[in-house]
Amino acid sequence: MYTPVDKRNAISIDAARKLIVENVSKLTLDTEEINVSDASHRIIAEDVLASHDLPTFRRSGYDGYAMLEEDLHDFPVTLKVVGNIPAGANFDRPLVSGEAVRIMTGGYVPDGADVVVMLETTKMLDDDTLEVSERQKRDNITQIGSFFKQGDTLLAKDTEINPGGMSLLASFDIQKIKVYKKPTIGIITTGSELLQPGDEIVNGKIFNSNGPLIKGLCEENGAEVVGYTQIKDDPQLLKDAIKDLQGKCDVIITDGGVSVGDYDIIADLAKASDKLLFNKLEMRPGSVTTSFIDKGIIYFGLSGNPGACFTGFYLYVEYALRLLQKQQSRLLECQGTLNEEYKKTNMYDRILRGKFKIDADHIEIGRVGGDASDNLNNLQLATALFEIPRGDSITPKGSVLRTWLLPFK
Ligand SMILES: Nc1nc2c(c(=O)[nH]1)N[C@H]1C(S)=C(S)[C@@H](COP(=O)(O)OP(=O)(O)OC[C@H]3O[C@@H](n4cnc5c(N)ncnc54)[C@H](O)[C@@H]3O)O[C@H]1N2
Ligand code: MOO
Repeated sequence: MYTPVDKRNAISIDAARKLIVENVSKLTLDTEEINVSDASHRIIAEDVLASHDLPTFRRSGYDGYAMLEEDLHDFPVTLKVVGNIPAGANFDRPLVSGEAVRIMTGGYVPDGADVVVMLETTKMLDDDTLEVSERQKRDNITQIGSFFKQGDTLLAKDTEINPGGMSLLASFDIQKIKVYKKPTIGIITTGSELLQPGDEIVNGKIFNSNGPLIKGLCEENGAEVVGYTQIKDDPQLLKDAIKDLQGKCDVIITDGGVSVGDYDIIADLAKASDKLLFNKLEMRPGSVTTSFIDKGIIYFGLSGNPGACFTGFYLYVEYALRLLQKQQSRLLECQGTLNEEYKKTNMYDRILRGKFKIDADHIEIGRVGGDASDNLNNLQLATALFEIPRGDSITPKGSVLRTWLLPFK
């Protein structure tokens, strides 16, 4: 018979997250080179520098005429139109005093020209004679290197690249980029009560809902799930499943079997690990959420109760996965105003799954679905988590509570 780890030291949410920061920040991911076109939301592993100035030529900001500033006095001024520069065209000689050239937005401003006059403030007197009636406030020319100088940092190491960054790289014709490899994840869901998809429903058995939840959340957070297994409550099966994942995973997540039952062996593994981060939290649900680091692999033991599994993932696994990728958590921590009284009290801080609404000057939060940790009726609907502080008093409507707005919801 399994003997549970006798004493667990419960720590606060913040203390647990601090331990994650201290220990996960030391770990690094390998790098790889990929096409920029595949790089959305990947993390850049080196500074990317400008290979040249941008723009590379002086560009017109408007449709109009390019000319010499020195000609613009004693209005109206007449100038000879000596050419047309549509977007993409070159002009092979410098412009001289008395000349103007028709130019399009983004067009190449010829040498010698130092102002572009907007089309609206000009008039053609005949086929090649232009009349300009007023001075422009600005030169309307985008100068060489005014966006980036050669050697400027385009994207700094550890930046999460987004379509804006991809467009920036495209503007320098950078096609390949060095990024961190995606964190590799192994997921093991445990429980002799778990059916396989398609099985018949029988008393005592349930379908595995946490597996898809954890897998989806890992993928949402830039990780690659390289192992996904469901096993019965059997210490040997769990040991074998973990061994199988050890060579190929940065993070191993088990689900279920972390409390004090006869088969709860994650606690044992945690105790024998290089660094136990926590195996008891001052929060509900998910008080038994466990995390440890062993031989460079981060382990999480999430609770089997779906609500606890959901909460544990967002508060700890998401945090660690983002840190491993040198990024901040995507959960937005803020203060929410409770929209109705909450009566239950608890010796630990209680994290409720809820919904938020942004009002003019505050964020309103309220419950959605059930609050029991085995109730999964709100996992789709919840857009926020919020904290009911521990203690004996009920939490009145209007209380301002610590809230986390959930990403991708
Ligand atoms: N004597 C005690 N019993 C329990 C304690 C305790 O302190 N002393 N803690 C309770 C709390 S709180 C929680 S949370 C759970 C944690 O349980 P485990 O994480 O060890 O998970 P299991 O016992 O394996 O399962 C709990 C519950 O979740 C269901 N489950 C498991 N896996 C899945 C899955 N993949 N998909 C959907 N549902 C799943 C399972 O059937 C159980 O109903 O322990 C309490 N007990
Ligand atoms: O800590 Mo358990 O997750 O409350 O149900």
